[in-house]
Amino acid sequence: MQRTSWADSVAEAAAAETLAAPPRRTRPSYVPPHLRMRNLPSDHGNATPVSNGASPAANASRPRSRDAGRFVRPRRERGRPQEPNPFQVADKFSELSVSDLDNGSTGINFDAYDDIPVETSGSDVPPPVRTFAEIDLGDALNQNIRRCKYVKPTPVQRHAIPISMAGRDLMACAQTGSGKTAAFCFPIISGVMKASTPQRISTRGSRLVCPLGLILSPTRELSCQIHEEVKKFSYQTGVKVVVAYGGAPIHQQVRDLEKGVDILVATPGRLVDLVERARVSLQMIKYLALDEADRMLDMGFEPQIRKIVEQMDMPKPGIRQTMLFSATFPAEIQRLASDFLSNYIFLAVGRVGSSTDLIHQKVEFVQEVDKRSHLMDVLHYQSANRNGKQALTLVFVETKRGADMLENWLEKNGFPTTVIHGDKTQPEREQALRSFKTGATPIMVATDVAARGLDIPHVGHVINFDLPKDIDDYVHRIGRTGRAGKAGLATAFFSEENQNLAKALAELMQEANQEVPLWLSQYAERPYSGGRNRRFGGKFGGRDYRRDVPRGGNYQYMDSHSYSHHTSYGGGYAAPGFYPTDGYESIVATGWD
Ligand SMILES: Nc1ncnc2c1ncn2[C@@H]1O[C@H](COP(=O)(O)OP(=O)(O)OP(=O)(O)O)[C@@H](O)[C@H]1O
Repeated sequence: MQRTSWADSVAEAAAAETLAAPPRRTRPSYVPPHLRMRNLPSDHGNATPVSNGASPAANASRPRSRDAGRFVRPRRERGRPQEPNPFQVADKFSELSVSDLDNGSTGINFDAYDDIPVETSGSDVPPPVRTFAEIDLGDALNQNIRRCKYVKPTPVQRHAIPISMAGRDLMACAQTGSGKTAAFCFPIISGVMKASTPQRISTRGSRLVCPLGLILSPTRELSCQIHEEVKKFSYQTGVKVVVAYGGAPIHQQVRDLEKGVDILVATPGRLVDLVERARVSLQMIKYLALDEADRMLDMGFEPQIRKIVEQMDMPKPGIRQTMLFSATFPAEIQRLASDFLSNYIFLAVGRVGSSTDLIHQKVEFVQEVDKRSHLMDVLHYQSANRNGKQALTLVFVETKRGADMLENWLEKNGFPTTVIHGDKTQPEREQALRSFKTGATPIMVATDVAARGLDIPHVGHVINFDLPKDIDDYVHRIGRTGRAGKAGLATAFFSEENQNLAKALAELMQEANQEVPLWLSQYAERPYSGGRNRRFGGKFGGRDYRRDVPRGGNYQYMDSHSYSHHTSYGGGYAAPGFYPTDGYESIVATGWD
């Protein structure tokens, strides 16, 4: 199989480097991640060596560094400050008590995801697991999973982690807030922990770093968030993770890279810059993950992604392992994405591109001129029903200018508000997010820059002041609430200008068992009401586009598993004292039986 050639080429490169250049005293020798932490105290003060997750036999057969087995602190670690505890850092955002910010739900409830349709397709699909213990992730990673308080894997994790751990390429589609980040991070961290290859190449005096794992995401904030997550998952594993994104000084990022990097989290533009400045080489990349993959391959980003993946020095599909994740995957994007994959498995958890039933969706008809006063009513009503407190509320608008104007207006009317969009400086963007997360300004007005991936605890309400043009953007926007098994509320202001979205919106709401207003159904029946031109319609059956390639086409469809049965679970959610809600019946299924 081709995959061995990656290992071979790496081993050859390492051997060639050793032969060509005698070890220099000044440069510390490479220490693989699993050996780096051996003498460092754990956060409980124990100096217990942490297992790398590989079997003892695998460890015995692996080439060892000169320090291996001597059980001394690797030279490169000498004098370095102790690794900060990312779990303590994370706590600094919890300045407000949960009761102040609670969105009315009862906390993490991943049981809500248990009855969810799952479909996999592709050849020889590895079976799902029920628990993290069934996966060979290694003691250190398992300990971090416990520190994160992840008791059991979410459905996407149950299916995606074994697939990736088996070395397979993957295109995975699962609902917003359902734990996709960990689903691609755990296999990468585990793979890096088991690796023992050098990652630095010296060229003309400058240090070129060669990460093993690369995680690309479309926005700076999302890259930072993923970086924080990877730091938590890889705490005390010896795996080094660095983030690189635009809008921040590149020199600091270069310095961070020079301290060593196993996993690089980056936005595409900054990565291209670093590669062109010969600071980063992609030649050792073994794991490539694209988060929000459909966005990354959409018109805006596709040329940059092609450049990174196809025109730089990254190993080819089949040699590297590629994982694409999103909550939405339009057919034409799947087609494009398949260029980057080799014999991949398609995984759909929940209806592809659908929203989760945990989000109570409301659509209200509001004329453009009335939107501000209607927003005011909604916000007043909301705080009145929460003893004067405002739930964290994210308000999406179409333009940057519109965002600034609405923020000003809300502030003037006594609502502490912040704003985030692409024309703000990076420090302003970071400050806005901080002030929203901590509840200092419980309302944040945003453009689509905040639509995808951001995991902000306690967002109770998403308001689409301006609806987006594309239904997939709507799915991501409302997905900023109703995360991790919690309930949430999404309100959309629909005006005459949104007629093109009517059909897709009505279908989406119906699929998510939401009440579709009669007037919206009537709009949806009009000939110009748009529809799911970018999506696969219908109930669960969002599907692998390879199924639709006619016989004799490029793809041989090998296997497909879908699981479905009828059951019901109560659902629906009303923001505290806000909107009434009923239980509902839904067609759901589990991936177990
Ligand atoms: N197994 C688990 N148990 C408990 N919480 C989890 C688990 N997996 C993930 N989470 C939490 O669920 C939340 C949502 O996860 P994540 O941000 O990965 O969702 P996502 O599917 O990537 O969403 P989006 O599509 O919006 O990017 C996070 O706060 C994460 O810490």
